[in-house]
Amino acid sequence: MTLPEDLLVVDGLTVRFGGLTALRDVRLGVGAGTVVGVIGPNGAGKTTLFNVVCGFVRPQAGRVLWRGEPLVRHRPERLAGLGIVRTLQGLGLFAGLTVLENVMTGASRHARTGLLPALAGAGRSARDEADLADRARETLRELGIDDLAARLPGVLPYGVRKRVALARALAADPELLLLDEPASGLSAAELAELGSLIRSLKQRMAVVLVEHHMDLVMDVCDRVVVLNFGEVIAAGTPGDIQADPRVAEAYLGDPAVEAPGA
Ligand SMILES: Nc1ncnc2c1ncn2[C@@H]1O[C@H](COP(=O)(O)OP(=O)(O)OP(=O)(O)O)[C@@H](O)[C@H]1O
Repeated sequence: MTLPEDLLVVDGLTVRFGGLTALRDVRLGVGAGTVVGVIGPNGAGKTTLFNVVCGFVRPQAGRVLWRGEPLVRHRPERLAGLGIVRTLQGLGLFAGLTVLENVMTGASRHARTGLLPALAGAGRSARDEADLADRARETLRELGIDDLAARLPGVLPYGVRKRVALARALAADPELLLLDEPASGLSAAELAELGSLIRSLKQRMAVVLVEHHMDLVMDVCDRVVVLNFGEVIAAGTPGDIQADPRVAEAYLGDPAVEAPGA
């Protein structure tokens, strides 16, 4: 379901890879200050949906509207400038940059010169860099990892590196945050912290959460959309989804993945 005031509207998306239909006529809306979960068994089309929103994959049909305007031929590297930021399953941290510098690359959408040119010394503005560092430090503090600012990400445990990747996304101060499996590989304590953090983000941004960890999804999402074989088979509140027999049935074929309400 979509509403006129939705920030992001996915309208009738169809994506085919050769003979395989990865998404078929998918519709959903994301309102400001809401957390929308996108769930479904392996291969359901969740990552493809993110890839279309980000401009990595062009759909065969349908469109994506951002603040009421169609995103046409948009490119992933321009997304942050529009106010949309995505975290990747693979983290994508720069191994040669410190934690602080990695987070500064996220904050750089607010700087007059980009951070990477600035770090390379091209067009550097001392004030820009100081502003970026301040913003990055503030975000690291918010996530409780400011003491790691000078470390290289490679030496840190996986759960902490995930937090650095999240800090980099938050430092961009997006209006829409796309989270791709943020819970994978986290300990129970880290999961609980992630849940509180996502809930607290709603005051400043909308969130779309692709996640297999059902406790987290049901805990933090206002609405949940369920994909199966590229089609939306259910959408509603976490309670609606947990009680929907079509959803339980979809997960029966995928015992590797935790089912909602299991
Ligand atoms: N670039 C591609 N070329 C061909 N097929 C693809 C491509 N990307 C995805 N697919 C196929 O499209 C379908 C949907 O894949 P997608 O990765 O979007 O699913 P998913 O729901 O994210 O799965 P998972 O939970 O395993 O991450 C799958 O059958 C997948 O093999």
